[in-house]
Amino acid sequence: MNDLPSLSVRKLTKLFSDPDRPDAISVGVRGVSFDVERGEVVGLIGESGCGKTTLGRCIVGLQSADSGDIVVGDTIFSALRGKALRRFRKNVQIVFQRPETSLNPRMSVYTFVRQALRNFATVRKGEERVRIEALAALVGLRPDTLDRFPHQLSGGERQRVAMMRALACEPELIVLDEPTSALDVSVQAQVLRTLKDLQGEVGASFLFISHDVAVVRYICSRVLVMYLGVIVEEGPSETVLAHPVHPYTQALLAAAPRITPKPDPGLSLTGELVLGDVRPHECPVRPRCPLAHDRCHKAPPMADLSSGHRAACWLAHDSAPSTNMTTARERT
Ligand SMILES: Nc1ncnc2c1ncn2[C@@H]1O[C@H](COP(=O)(O)OP(=O)(O)OP(=O)(O)O)[C@@H](O)[C@H]1O
Repeated sequence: MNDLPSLSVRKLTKLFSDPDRPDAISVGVRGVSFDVERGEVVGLIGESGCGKTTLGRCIVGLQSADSGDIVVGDTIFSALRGKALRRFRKNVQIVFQRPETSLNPRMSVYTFVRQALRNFATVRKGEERVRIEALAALVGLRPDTLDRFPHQLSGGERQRVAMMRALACEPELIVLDEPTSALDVSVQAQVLRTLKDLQGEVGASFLFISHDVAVVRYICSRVLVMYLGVIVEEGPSETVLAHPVHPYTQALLAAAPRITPKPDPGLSLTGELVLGDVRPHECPVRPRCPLAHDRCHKAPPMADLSSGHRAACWLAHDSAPSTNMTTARERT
């Protein structure tokens, strides 16, 4: 059991069709597979609308997938009922971009977090106060914050409360969906530092959804790059973010804001993220890729490049030591 990944996502698909464009292929998540190992912090990046939130919501069970499996530890989500489903819900928590959507305006911080402890019976009643104070300290909240209500808290404090509640459930995995992007820059840095400190202190794995490459570089040891519902590149953060192989990742990084100007402006994609222009069996990036070639009409398999670095691009295959013959949408 302990050697199993915290999370395995297997061929997960969740599609939304556009009623205005019935002939276009649907948007959402298309056959995504990946693992998050125990204690690992994995980033999920990609342009707005590429399916990051849909994937996160399917993983925590807020959205039902059309097909595929979510496996947490040794438990397959699609097969759960009753007590097992309850255990799953305890084990997989989510922190949203806007914490006010999950806090209860009528509950003090203390009552709100205590509710999570009681829901999942993680500690005995007599130990609740000690546990809640310890959780407050863990996320960097002063003890007096526990008696306040959400409207009496700053945005950063609210986000820390949301993290506190997630941690109170002692989860296996926490999905953090753009947890700092609604905060002021200075508060963002403080909350990110707390998140980084938490990594060594709690056993949970994190799936960190973001469109901010700098944040992912700081927080995550591994990164998944998503485009139009498909993972197009994945690997250790320092490798993927310093030496991206897929033209989409290169363009995404070239477009990321930087403090110092780049000597080389890098690759850029043409047009906008539009699914209607993509045929189901071709490379999803082809219509916008400046390096597109005839062979891109067939979706490229993932190429294994080096220790966990993989890219779904024919160009990557030209330089890859070996070829994995499954496509990005079909990996198991
Ligand atoms: N409930 C829904 N009904 C119809 N379409 C949806 C629904 N939820 C998401 N979509 C569509 O699915 C696609 C992926 O959306 P999603 O929110 O997952 O992307 P995202 O990468 O998280 O974007 P952002 O960074 O802007 O949050 C988008 O085109 C979106 O419009």
